[in-house]
Amino acid sequence: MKHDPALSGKLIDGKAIARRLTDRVKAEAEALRERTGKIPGLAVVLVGDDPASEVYVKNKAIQTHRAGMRSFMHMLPETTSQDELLELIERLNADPQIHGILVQLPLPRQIDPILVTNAIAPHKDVDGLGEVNAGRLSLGIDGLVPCTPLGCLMLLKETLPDLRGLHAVIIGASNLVGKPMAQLLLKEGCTVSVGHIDTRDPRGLAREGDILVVATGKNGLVRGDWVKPGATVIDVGITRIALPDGKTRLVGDVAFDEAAPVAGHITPVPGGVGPMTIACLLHNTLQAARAILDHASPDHKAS
Ligand SMILES: Nc1nc(=O)c2c([nH]1)NC[C@@H]1CN(c3ccc(C(=O)N[C@@H](CCC(=O)O)C(=O)O)cc3)C=[N+]21
Repeated sequence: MKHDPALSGKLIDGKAIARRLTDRVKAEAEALRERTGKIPGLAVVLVGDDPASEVYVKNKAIQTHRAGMRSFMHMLPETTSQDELLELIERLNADPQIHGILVQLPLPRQIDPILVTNAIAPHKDVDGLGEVNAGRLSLGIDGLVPCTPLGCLMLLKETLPDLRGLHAVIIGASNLVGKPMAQLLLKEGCTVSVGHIDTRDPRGLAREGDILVVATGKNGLVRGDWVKPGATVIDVGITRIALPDGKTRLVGDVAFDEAAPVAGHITPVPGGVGPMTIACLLHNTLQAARAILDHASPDHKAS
């Protein structure tokens, strides 16, 4: 159905939009290198093996190099202790070759994710999940913005001429996506509603959305009758499912075949939000590197 010509004008091509952003980041990283002689460096830390994280890691390494940046991978065993992880983060905070640090979530149960995200130096927190950057976002102050909601916002801006006054409904209230997405859309002038696991009538709420952003991790949750006719639908979900023939396929939180005919515009999975998340990570790494290298404040000089 994704290749149905009737849908071609509706599909939001995250892959193409991500490629354009990555090309811009690459050009700006080159300019930064000419000014300072330094190459932006991103450290990625993966503890244990989560299937969604593996897709991310694979694509991220490729794209980081495409953008002319350095990538430093740290793959730690499932049994890593919290202290060992905190020690690694301290080393990365102090390493002048590294401008961005990302610790993949979820973490094994012996590790407190809040403690870990807050251990990352705020100016290297390219995931924007620490208290400082989350606080800045909620106060409307410039900072590092979480990659997935930032990517969703860019897709919405490419699709809609003006977000002001639109009702944006977000299904999912996570710290990683739903909450920062709400902050970003508020800043754009949307009327924002956030539905979550205890919401009484999520379908009724979703149907109100001129914009519908879905980030629940429950594949196929949003059916065709959850979508307001003409709405712009952003599907953040990404679940790998096994097919009868033994192959696997990535699917979103939205039942695409039902929702696409109703929606005005819709993101596919794969090829929608996923590639934008990676492009925004590179964008954030460039922002972090610039802040450190171009206008090194006393706060940044240690690195
Ligand atoms: N601290 C943290 N921040 C994250 O943003 C984060 C995380 N942890 N943990 C894991 C999830 C997962 N995630 C993905 C990002 C891109 C693709 C992606 O590139 N998707 C392609 C996949 C294409 C394919 O390989 O088939 C697509 O949708 O087109 C997938 C998954 C970020 N996450």
